[in-house]
Amino acid sequence: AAPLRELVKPQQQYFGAALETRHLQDKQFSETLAREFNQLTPENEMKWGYLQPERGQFTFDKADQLVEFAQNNNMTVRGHALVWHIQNPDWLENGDFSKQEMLKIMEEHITTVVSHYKGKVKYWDVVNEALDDNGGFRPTLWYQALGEDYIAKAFEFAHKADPDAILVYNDYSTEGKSPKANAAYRLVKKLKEQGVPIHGIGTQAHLVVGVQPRVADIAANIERIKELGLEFHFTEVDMRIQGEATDRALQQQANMYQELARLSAYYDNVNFLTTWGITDKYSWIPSWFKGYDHGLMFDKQYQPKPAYLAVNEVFTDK
Ligand SMILES: OC[C@H]1CNC[C@@H](O)[C@@H]1O[C@@H]1O[C@H](CO)[C@@H](O[C@@H]2O[C@H](CO)[C@@H](O[C@@H]3O[C@H](CO)[C@@H](O)[C@H](O)[C@H]3O)[C@H](O)[C@H]2O)[C@H](O)[C@H]1O
Repeated sequence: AAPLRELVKPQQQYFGAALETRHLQDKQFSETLAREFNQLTPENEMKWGYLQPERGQFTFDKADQLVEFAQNNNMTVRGHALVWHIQNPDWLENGDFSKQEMLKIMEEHITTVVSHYKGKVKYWDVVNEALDDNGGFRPTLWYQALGEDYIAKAFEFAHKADPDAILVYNDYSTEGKSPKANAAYRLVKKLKEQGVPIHGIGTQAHLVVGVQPRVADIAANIERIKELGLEFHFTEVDMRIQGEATDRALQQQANMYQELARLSAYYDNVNFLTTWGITDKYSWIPSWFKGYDHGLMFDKQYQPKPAYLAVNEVFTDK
């Protein structure tokens, strides 16, 4: 099978992966990344806690290394994530700031970070996980300080700093049909109608083998987003298996990866298929979901799994 990135035209279809700089120390990791993927997402090192650990002090060294690797390997970078309620520094978490000051703090961070990466980071997860599982607004430090308006403001600040960047609202459990998926649809529809510079929606697709969403529901979601003139991205794909990675479980996993690949190949507003890591050797899954593992397309020895072959097949036949 030809490497994934050779099966598609650049800019038309992204096969991406999340990573940290420490992963690049592993030669097999960096070789597999550069051979197979044409896009990368910093798994942690572009988050607020890493970029602005102290107020007004920005540390770009780790994130710059990832951007440099991408440039050296002709890969597109997706920035993740400008505004989120997790992995924020203590000065921000515990600060007692007025509404005006919180808005200024958010503007300073977004303007500084997006300007620093202007022309180097083409896609940004501007706001991540603003909705709770019932579809209401998560009572984050941003929502409590600024109300719902913080979302529109974040997009406006990002667009002002880099008018060419493609700006996305990112969340999880919004793949198929659910109150949360409907709330995400209403949110981006409202932002679009308000003239806010938003260009797409990202759904993380951290799925569980055996309980995945119906493909028809994901397709219906993609189509209503397409009607809004917005892109639909699979941003953090992994499909965790409970217990042993049996042939049956690996085949079920391959079928679901293939379904997402087919949706990406079929819909022109779906051009991102990014996995949250490359190899099961390095994945957040085992430490967060006891008894689950094996969520990615390459096993712990960097051998392609049925999931990889199933995705490759879709774009080989295309
Ligand atoms: O949770 C999975 C996705 C869900 N969507 C948003 C996306 O951003 C999120 O990614 C995960 O986001 C998680 C935080 O919420 C990240 O987890 C953090 O990952 C960090 C870097 O590896 C960890 O920080 C390290 O912790 C070590 C021990 O505690 C320390 O020794 C290290 O110095 C410190 O860097 C944090 O504890 C750990 O909580 C995961 O790696 C990362 O995969």
